[in-house]
Amino acid sequence: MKANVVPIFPEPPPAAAEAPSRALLRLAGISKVFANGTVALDNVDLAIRQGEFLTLLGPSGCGKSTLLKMVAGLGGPSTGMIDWPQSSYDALGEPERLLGYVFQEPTLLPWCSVFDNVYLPLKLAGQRKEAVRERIMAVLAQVGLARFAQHYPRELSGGMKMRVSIARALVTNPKILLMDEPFAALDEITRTKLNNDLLKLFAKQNLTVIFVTHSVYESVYLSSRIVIMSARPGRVSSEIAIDMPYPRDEEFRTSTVYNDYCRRASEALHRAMAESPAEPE
Ligand SMILES: Nc1ncnc2c1ncn2[C@@H]1O[C@H](COP(=O)(O)OP(=O)(O)OP(=O)(O)O)[C@@H](O)[C@H]1O
Repeated sequence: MKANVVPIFPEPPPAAAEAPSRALLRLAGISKVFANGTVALDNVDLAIRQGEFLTLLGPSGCGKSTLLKMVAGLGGPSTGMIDWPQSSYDALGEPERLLGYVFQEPTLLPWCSVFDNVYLPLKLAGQRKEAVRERIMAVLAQVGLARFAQHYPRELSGGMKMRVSIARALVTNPKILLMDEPFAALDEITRTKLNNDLLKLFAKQNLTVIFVTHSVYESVYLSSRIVIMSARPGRVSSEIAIDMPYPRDEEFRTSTVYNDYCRRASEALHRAMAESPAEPE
């Protein structure tokens, strides 16, 4: 085996409900000051437990993307500590993160088929295509795109492209799936459908998700916990646990309890916005 070959990723255990509540990731006293003096994050404490669907909700500029990038190792904190209690560390002190990242744009390679786009992270990890063909087809089936494996991105709708992006993030069986406003650019019908399908994957694959959104409704529907942030500087303003079981469906979406949670989240967001000075012109 080549020294830099990443081993075949193990299958995740079934049944999200059985996942133990152990912290996968801890952020302690995290601050981030950019070179131009912008304080993007100020003294943020956050722990993410296995099996959680955690959503960061907050006004523009409260540091949601900065936080997500930091978790992904794209830029370190100015002060504070990021700890991966369940991961091994390499000789340079870098944790084994095992993350999947889904951005607002699907960021697919236009000259590659759906199959090859999903193969990309495995290819970069040194896997031969033939060895992972079944795995790629399985993950495409999970997002409902098995029939489209040989199609090219230009032949897909916006929702289908986002499904490819999710498949590409899931194909490595990440410990944490990071999703930065993945459905913001989609129409409401497609967004609702993808919300439902994401929840099915979440339950079936025992995922742990950190999700960023501006939508109160989306955050309540999806999350087991919402962290509401305020801006300038970015801080945790409050938290709401959505203490409702999965699977969730239209019955939950149209229930009084969902409406009550939406009202609470909306009020918490308004408080966070009141704490945030206006954005500079
Ligand atoms: N590379 C950078 N250099 C300087 N300032 C930055 C940089 N990246 C982000 N910022 C600033 O840090 C703050 C937080 O930005 P960030 O993009 O994390 O916020 P956000 O909550 O994700 O915003 P949005 O919801 O609009 O995407 C903002 O004031 C932003 O202008």
